[in-house]
Amino acid sequence: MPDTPVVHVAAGILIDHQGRFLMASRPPGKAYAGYWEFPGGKLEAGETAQQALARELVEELGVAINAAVPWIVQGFTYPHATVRLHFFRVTGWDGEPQPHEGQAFAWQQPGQLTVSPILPANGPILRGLALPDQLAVSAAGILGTETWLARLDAALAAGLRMLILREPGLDPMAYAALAQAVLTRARPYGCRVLLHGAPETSGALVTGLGAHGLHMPARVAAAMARRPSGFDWLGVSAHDAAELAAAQRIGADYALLGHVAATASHPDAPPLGWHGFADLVGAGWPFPIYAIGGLCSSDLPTAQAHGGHGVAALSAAWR
Ligand SMILES: Nc1nc2c([nH]c(=O)n2[C@H]2C[C@H](O)[C@@H](COP(=O)(O)OP(=O)(O)OP(=O)(O)O)O2)c(=O)[nH]1
Repeated sequence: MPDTPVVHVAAGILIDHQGRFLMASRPPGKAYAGYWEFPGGKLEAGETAQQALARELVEELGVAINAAVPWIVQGFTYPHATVRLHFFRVTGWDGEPQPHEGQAFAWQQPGQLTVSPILPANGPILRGLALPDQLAVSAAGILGTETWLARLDAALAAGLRMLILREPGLDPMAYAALAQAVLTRARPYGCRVLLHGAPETSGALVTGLGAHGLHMPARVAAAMARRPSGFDWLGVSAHDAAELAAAQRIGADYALLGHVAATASHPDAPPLGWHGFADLVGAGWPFPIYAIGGLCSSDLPTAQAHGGHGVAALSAAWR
């Protein structure tokens, strides 16, 4: 059977100052008319995805983009076409969006969608939008549990919304007790807590404590054929293209990619640098990718300019 040609599409997620994003209904006459999508359309010959995005947003909404970063790339096969969707997060534009093609508009809050149906390829996109642009990896083993818990309280009060509890130095009993303490602190703030490890060793604890998901080391994901069941959120660490491919194969919701800068936690391996990070991310993955390794919140714009969803911090999260 001949390969179906792939149609490349650029789509823009306009994000306003309240963190809401714009969805539009597909106009009558198009495939999936009435379904909700992100504004955009097919690349024309010779166009880059970013150029197509700029043109489509002028045509469909009458806005001129002035701040957009590449984000998720999602492949999908519809009955009418096989598409490769290049999503951008758009945070700056001139003009007020107008429905030039008779679309309906809806500004939506991440995780609280009020419109339906959504184009079938967009499910992972909406999940990705519900992930914060900064997350932290725990440091109880480095700082001592009491000190770290006090810093966690401060970080939660300052807005931390996602935490990976990675404590390789703790025995299972101590880890479970710490996880319980962390969840009790984090819940009132709506901060997601993902436990760390393999499904066989940490999965029962995730379920038992009602944690929000599991974050797996690269080697664990690499040995899996499919997504382990029972986890709302599933994350994977990755250091290269093969490990990102493993994250894709098992349907991970996000990946951490690093280390980007030199870091005390991995003194032997050379850092990727921002160019190495951008090269790996630029291959296009259907999940958000956080930059990790020697980074802090002030690195966020750089991470996003290089195709990252955000920044994951270890030491810097607890200063
Ligand atoms: N614009 C957009 N298209 C999406 C999204 N999700 C998704 O699966 N698609 C698919 C639907 C279509 O098969 C394809 C986009 O094609 P389109 O028909 O909207 O493109 P276009 O505006 O250039 O259309 P046309 O001029 O050829 O009618 O990508 C999305 O969020 N936004």
